[in-house]
Amino acid sequence: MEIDIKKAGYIANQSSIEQIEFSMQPGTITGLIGGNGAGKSTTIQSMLGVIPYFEGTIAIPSYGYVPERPLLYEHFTLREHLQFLIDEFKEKTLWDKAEQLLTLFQIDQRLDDLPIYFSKGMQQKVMLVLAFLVERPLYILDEPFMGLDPRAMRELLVLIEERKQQGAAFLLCTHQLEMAEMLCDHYILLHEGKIQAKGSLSELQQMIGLPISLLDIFYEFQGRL
Ligand SMILES: Nc1ncnc2c1ncn2[C@@H]1O[C@H](COP(=O)(O)OP(=O)(O)OP(=O)(O)O)[C@@H](O)[C@H]1O
Repeated sequence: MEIDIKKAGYIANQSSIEQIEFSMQPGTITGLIGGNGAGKSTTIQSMLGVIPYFEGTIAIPSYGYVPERPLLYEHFTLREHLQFLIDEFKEKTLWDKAEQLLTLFQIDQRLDDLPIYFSKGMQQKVMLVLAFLVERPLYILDEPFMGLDPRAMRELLVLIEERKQQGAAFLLCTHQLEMAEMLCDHYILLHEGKIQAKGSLSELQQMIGLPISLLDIFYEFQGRL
């Protein structure tokens, strides 16, 4: 899974990000880290193929995606959201899988309600159920913990670990650096649309010359600017 973004942006010929190159391996979690406006979402949008201006190559398999903000159909119930996805795959077992995930995230009693009227955390749970319904080689998670209660957070961590053990790769974009440090095998640190540093925690610590946390590494890099 190779990402090689030469230039990408929202306006023709104006790049928000440049020279973002990294690869992801099966069974590993890559953390995409950076301050507001650093280019994390633009990187993800480039990978999804929806950025208006793009130069480079993206080689990724089919993926599950949790967007930064829940994307829901206004007039679709939770059941209809799931049915829409299940119809695409024509796998009978997917409804059983959906029931398991709905129960896991405690939204199994809301199948006939409209998710646009759900609470923020419940909408996030809907996005997670949709993203994890089909087993994929890659999951792209943009701020997946946003709004989740502690129980749902724990269930999501277990789910990520299970899929990782089965060989899935993850790209995890988050500002929760303690969580990222607990989960990720590698990190891409972005600043002003470019890669500032990349590597494992110990590689980043070696760059700084101190055995410090990911949060402190982030501050160190910010301080050097
Ligand atoms: N829809 C858009 N139209 C034009 N420019 C945009 C748009 N979205 C983002 N940008 C610009 O692209 C740059 C990178 O933004 P991006 O959303 O990728 O940052 P981010 O790292 O995801 O930030 P955050 O942590 O705040 O979500 C910023 O300069 C921003 O102003």
